[in-house]
Amino acid sequence: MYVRALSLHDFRSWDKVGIELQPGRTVFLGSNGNGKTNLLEALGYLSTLSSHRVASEAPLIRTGMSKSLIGATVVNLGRELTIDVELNQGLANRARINRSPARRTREILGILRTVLFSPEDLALVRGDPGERRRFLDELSTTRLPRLAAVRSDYDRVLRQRSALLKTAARSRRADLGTLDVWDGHLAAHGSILVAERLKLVHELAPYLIEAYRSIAPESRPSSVRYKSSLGDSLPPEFLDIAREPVRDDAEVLEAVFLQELATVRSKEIERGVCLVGPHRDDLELYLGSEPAKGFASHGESWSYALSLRLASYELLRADGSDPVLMLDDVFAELDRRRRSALASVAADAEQVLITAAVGDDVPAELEADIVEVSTEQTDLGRVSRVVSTS
Ligand SMILES: Nc1ncnc2c1ncn2[C@@H]1O[C@H](COP(=O)(O)OP(=O)(O)OP(=O)(O)O)[C@@H](O)[C@H]1O
Repeated sequence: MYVRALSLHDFRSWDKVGIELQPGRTVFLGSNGNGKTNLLEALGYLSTLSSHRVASEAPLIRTGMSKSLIGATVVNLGRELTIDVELNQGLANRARINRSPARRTREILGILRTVLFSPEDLALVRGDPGERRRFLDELSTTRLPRLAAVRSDYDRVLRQRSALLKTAARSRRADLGTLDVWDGHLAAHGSILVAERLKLVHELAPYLIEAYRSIAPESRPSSVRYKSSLGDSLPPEFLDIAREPVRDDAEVLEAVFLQELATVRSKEIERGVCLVGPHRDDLELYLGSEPAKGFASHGESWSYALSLRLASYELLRADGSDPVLMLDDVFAELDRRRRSALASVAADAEQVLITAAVGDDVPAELEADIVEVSTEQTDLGRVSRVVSTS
C-alpha cells in the first residue's frame, strides 16, 4: 500500500499543508525542528490512533488551537480510501472514511498500515515492559483491527477492578460478589489479548531472528520469550514459541486466568493491585542466554530495535500487502552494515518515507523524491512549510 496524499490542519508545527506522495522512496529533508517527524507522526496516528512520542493527544494539536485535522488518501492493491481524524481538545475525536463519519474512530484502524522506526525505539530494548507490550498490541491490532475494542474493554475493566481492590485494601473488606464479576470480565478480555500476543510472538520470532542475524552477524543470536503473569496455572507449553497456536487457545487461557485470579485473590486484596493479566506481562528479549536489557551494547540495542521493526514489516508484508515503511532520522545512527541492511529493505518496499536533516544521511543507493521542509515565522507563531519538492 502507499499514501497518495497527506493533509494536515493545525497538527503540531503544521498550520495547513497538503502533500502529494508517490510509491517508492520520499525523503523529508530539513534542519532540526522543522517539522519532518511531525509528518510521520501524523501518519502513524492514522495507523495506530496513538503517537510514538507522547501518551496524550494534547501536544499533537498546534499550540493555541482547539482542534487538529489529519487526513490521508491510501491506495491498497489498486483501491483508494480517504481517512481523516479530527483531534479535539477536551472533546471526543472524530473520524471519517471517504468523507462519511465513522461511528467510532477505531473503525479506521487497518486502513493505513505502517511500520515506523525511530530513535524512540531504543526503549523497546532498554525501556520498561510497557514499551514491549505496546509494541505487541499495536502490531496485533494492525493485523486484527477488532482487537482495538478488546484492548479498550480490557483497560476499562482493569481500571474498575483495580479501584475495587484499592478500596478493599484500604477498608480491609472486599465485596467478593462484585469482585467475582470483574474477574470474569478481566479473564474474558485478557485471555483474548494474551492468546493474540502468543500467536504474534510465535509468528514474529523467525523474522526477528533472521533480521538480527543479518544486521549483527558478529553478535550473539537473538531470541524472545513471552513472560506471563498467569504463573503456575499456565501450562508451560503455551510459552514455547515453537508451539502452533490453535483456535480455542483463548478459551483455555480464560479458564487458566480465572484459576490464577483465585490463587492470588488474598494477595491482591492485601496489596490492592491487580496482579494477573496482560498488563503485567513482558516480551523478554535475549542475546544468547542473556537478557538484552542491561546486557546489550548501544549498537546491539539499536540492532535489536531495528530488527523488531524489520520483523514487523516482513510479517505484515507476508499477510498480503506491503505496509508503509517510515524511517525517522535513523540512518545517521547506523553503522555501514546496518545502513545497508536497512537500505536493502527500503529499496524493495512499496513506499518508504524517510526523514533526514542532511541528504548525506540517506544511503546514496536509495533514489528518492525529496520534499524539503522549513519553518516560517507568522503572526500565529512559527509554522512548518514545504519549500520544494523534486
Ligand atoms: N503542538 C505544537 N504546536 C506547535 N508547534 C509544535 C507543537 N509540537 C511540536 N511543535 C514544534 O515542532 C517542531 C519539532 O518538529 P519535528 O519533531 O517534526 O522536527 P524534525 O524536523 O523532525 O527535527 P529533528 O531533525 O530535530 O528530529 C519543534 O520546533 C516544536 O516546537
